[in-house]
Amino acid sequence: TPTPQAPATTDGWHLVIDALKLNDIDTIFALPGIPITDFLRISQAEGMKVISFRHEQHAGNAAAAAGFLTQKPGICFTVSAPGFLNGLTALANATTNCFPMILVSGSSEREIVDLQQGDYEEMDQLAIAKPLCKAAFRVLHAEDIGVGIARAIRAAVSGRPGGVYLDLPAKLFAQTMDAAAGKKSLIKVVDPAPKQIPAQDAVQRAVNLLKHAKKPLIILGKGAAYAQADADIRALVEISGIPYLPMSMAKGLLPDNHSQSASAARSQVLAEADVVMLVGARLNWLLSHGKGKTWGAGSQKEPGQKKFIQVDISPTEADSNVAIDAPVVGDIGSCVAAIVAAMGPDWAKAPSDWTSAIADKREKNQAKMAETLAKNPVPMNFHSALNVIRNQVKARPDAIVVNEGANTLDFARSIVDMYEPRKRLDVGTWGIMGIGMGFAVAAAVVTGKPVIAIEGDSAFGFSGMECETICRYNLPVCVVVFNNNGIYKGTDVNPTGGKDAAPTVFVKDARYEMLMQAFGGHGVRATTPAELEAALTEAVKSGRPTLINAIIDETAGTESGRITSLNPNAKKK
Ligand SMILES: Cc1ncc(Cn2c(C)c(CCOP(=O)(O)OP(=O)(O)O)sc2=O)c(N)n1
Ligand SMILES: Nc1ncnc2c1ncn2[C@@H]1O[C@H](COP(=O)(O)OP(=O)(O)O)[C@@H](O)[C@H]1O
Ligand SMILES: [Mg+2]
Repeated sequence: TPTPQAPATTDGWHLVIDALKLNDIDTIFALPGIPITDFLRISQAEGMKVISFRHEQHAGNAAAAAGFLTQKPGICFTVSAPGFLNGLTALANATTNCFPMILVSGSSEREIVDLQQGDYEEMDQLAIAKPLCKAAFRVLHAEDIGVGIARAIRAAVSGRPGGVYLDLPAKLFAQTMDAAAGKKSLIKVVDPAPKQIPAQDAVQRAVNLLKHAKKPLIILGKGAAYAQADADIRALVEISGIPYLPMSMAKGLLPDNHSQSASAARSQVLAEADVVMLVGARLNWLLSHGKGKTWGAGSQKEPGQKKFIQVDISPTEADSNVAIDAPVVGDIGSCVAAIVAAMGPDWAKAPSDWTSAIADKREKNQAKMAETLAKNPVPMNFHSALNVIRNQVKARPDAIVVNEGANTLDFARSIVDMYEPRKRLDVGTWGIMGIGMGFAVAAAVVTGKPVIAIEGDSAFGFSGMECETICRYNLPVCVVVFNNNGIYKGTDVNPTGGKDAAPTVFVKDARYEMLMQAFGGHGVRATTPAELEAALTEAVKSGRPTLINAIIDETAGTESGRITSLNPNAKKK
C-alpha cells in the first residue's frame, strides 16, 4: 500500500511572495544580504521582477517612485540595521511626498534585541522606523504574514498615501506551516484605497467661492498627479476657464503650453488672485506658506483677504498655514468630479480682464525666455543646454524626466515643458538630493518608457554608482550631468590659499561619462548644444544606457538656485 503523502508545507519565504503576488505586486527593489538573500533568489525563481541596487537608499527611492507612478505600494527589501537605516531616508522621503511604498527589512529576533544581547546587525528597527513613516508592523509567525502584508498595503495607499515599515525577523522566513492553511491565511486586500466622497455642503461652499471670484486661481499639486483623475482635472480647468499653476510634479496634467497655464506668470497670479483653489497641493514652504510678499501682502494690488479652497484627502491639512475658507475633504477624483458637477452646465468662465492680464504677462515672459534660449554661449550655460532637452521632450512627450540639483533643478522646472501627466519626478517636498538614479530605474522598469535624468553634478554624485544597475538591466535611461564643476557653481576658492579645494567645488572637468562606459553603457562628453542634442536624440531612440557629460559654464550658477534666501546670513568678519 502506498505510503500516505505527508501534507504539503509552505514556508515564510513563499508566504511573503504569495501574499505580494496575490495583491498584484510583481516587482521588488532590493539589496541582498543576510537574511534576505535567499528570499530574493526564490522571488526571482517564482517569477517576481527583482531589481538589485548598489545602495539601499536608491532601492527605496525606486520603490517610492514606483508607488507614485502606479498607485500600488512600491516594495523595497533590505538587510537589517545598516541596510534598514540606508532605506529609512527613502521611507521618510516617500512619507513626506505622500508616495506609497513599503520598506521590508530583515531583523534580529525579539528576544535578543529586547535583551540587547548584541546580535549580528542588531537594532530595534520597528521603534526607529515608527516616527518616520505612516505605519509600522512586525510579523513573528508565518500564519500572520498574510495579515502583515495586507495591513502594510492598505496603510500605504489608503487615505493620504505614504511609507510603511514591515519588520520580518530572520527566523520567520524559515518557519514552515501546512500549505493549505498557509494559502488560507493570505489576504487579497479589497479596495485598498477607497474613494472618499466629499460632503455636498463642502462642495457647494467651494463652488460658491469660485462663482463670485474676480481673480480665481487653481494650484495643482503632486497629489493631483498621483490621483490619476486626469480627465476630471482637465474638465475642472477648462470648464471653469480658471488659470492654473502646476507644482513641479503636477506639470503635464495639462500640457505646459496650455492657454490657461499661469506658470510663466506665477508671481502675478499668486500676488493678485482673490480665490485660490489648492488641488492636492500643500501651502508649505514651496508656496511660501500662503502668506507674505509672494502672496501680495502689502502690495497695492493685494485684493484684501484672499480666500482659499483646499481639495485634499487629509482633513487635517486645512488651516496648517493659513485659514482655509472651503475645505473639500476626499479623494481628488471624487472631489473634482463633484465640484465640476456642482458648477453646472452654464458656468460663467473666469473674468476676461483677469485671464487676459495673465495671458499678456505669460506672453511677455515667454518671449523673454525664448530670447535667452536662442543664445548660444560658449561654454554652454544652463539655458542653452536645457533648451536641447526642452526640444527633445517636446518631440518625445512620452519620455519621463527625472530632475535634481539646484540651478539644474530650478531652470529645468521652468524651461523643460511637460505634456503628459506623471512624466516628471523630482526632489519633491523636501528638496532632497539623491533621488536621481533610483527614480530613473523605477520609471524605466515600471513604464518601459525612455527616461531622461537631468542631474546637477553634485546631485548625480549621491547615486551615480547606480549607473551599474542601469547597465545591468539595460534600462532606457539617459543621464545628462550638468557639469559646472561644483555645487551651485565651480568657482569657489579656499580663502586661506591652502591646497584643500573649497567645500563646494569638484575635480575640474570630471569625466562622468567614463562611469557609464565602465559598465558597458554609452558615454559622451558634450561641449555644445549640437553635441548634446545628437547624443540625447540617439540615446532616446536607441534606449541604450547613456551618460552625457554636459560641460556647463562654471560661473553660470547662483548659490542654492531659487532658494538662496533660505541660507542663514553668514556674518562677514
Ligand atoms: C541629501 C541632501 N544633501 C544636501 C542637500 C543640499 N543641496 C545640495 C548639495 C545641492 C546640490 C547642488 O549642486 P548641483 O551640482 O547638483 O546643482 P547646480 O550646480 O546645477 O546648482 S542642492 C541642495 O539643496 C540636499 N538638498 N539634500
Ligand atoms: N488621491 C488623493 N486624493 C486627495 N488628496 C491627495 C491624494 N493623494 C495625495 N493627496 C494630497 O495631496 C497633497 C500633496 O501635496 P504636496 O506634496 O505639497 O504637493 P506639491 O508639492 O506638488 O504642492 C497632500 O496634502 C496629500 O494629502
Ligand atoms: Mg553643479
